[in-house]
Amino acid sequence: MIEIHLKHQIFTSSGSKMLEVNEQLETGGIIHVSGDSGIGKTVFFKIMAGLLTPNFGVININNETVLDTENRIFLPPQKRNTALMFQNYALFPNMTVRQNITFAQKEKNTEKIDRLLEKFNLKNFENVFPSKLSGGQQQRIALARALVQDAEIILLDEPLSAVDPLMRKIMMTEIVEHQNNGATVFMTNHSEEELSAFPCRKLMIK
Ligand SMILES: Nc1ncnc2c1ncn2[C@@H]1O[C@H](COP(=O)(O)OP(=O)(O)OP(=O)(O)O)[C@@H](O)[C@H]1O
Repeated sequence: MIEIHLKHQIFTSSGSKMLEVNEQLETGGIIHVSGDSGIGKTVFFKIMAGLLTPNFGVININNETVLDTENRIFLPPQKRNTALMFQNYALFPNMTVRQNITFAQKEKNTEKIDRLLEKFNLKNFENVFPSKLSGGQQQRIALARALVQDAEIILLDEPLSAVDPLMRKIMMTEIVEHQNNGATVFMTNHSEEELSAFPCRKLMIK
């Protein structure tokens, strides 16, 4: 079970608003995080990953409290079993494609990296630096880097937005495979229709 209670004041160009999330979710499966542009979906992901401390928050994952602001519990990102794929990819510019992916793996498993490089059509670029690659190729590296960690919570911020329909399918299949293996995937995706083909639950941010 995943329990989330958050309140965080966000500041936008048109003023401030309170981001509020109160959810109790069964673990496993895909959760489609939706809401208007600028509503705070990325902020929500950063709080879940431990990169941002909210004004108030309790996050409990399978009976482990990773955040409880009132009781001063703040598990840092590296101690949470959570992987985050950033909307802007945030790849390490001084590392090759393979190094970017390898870096994220706590227990090194070359086979798994090779499999993802193959699947996402990155094998020919494994020794290239990200700046030499297109947006779509960079997005594939960022997804591979998030999935290779085998985290129990996987947070994907627009993971498919820059790739062609065939690659979207391949990437979505890989995401589904990870939830089949027990992970809980929170993802944003502008196309509702695309996700409707999969058994997704919804988390609406208002
Ligand atoms: N640490 C922070 N504290 C408070 N407000 C923040 C913080 N970081 C970002 N914001 C503000 O939160 C607002 C929501 O941004 P966010 O990127 O989370 O929206 P979003 O729902 O992901 O939008 P989009 O769908 O366009 O990507 C932005 O106006 C941003 O300025």
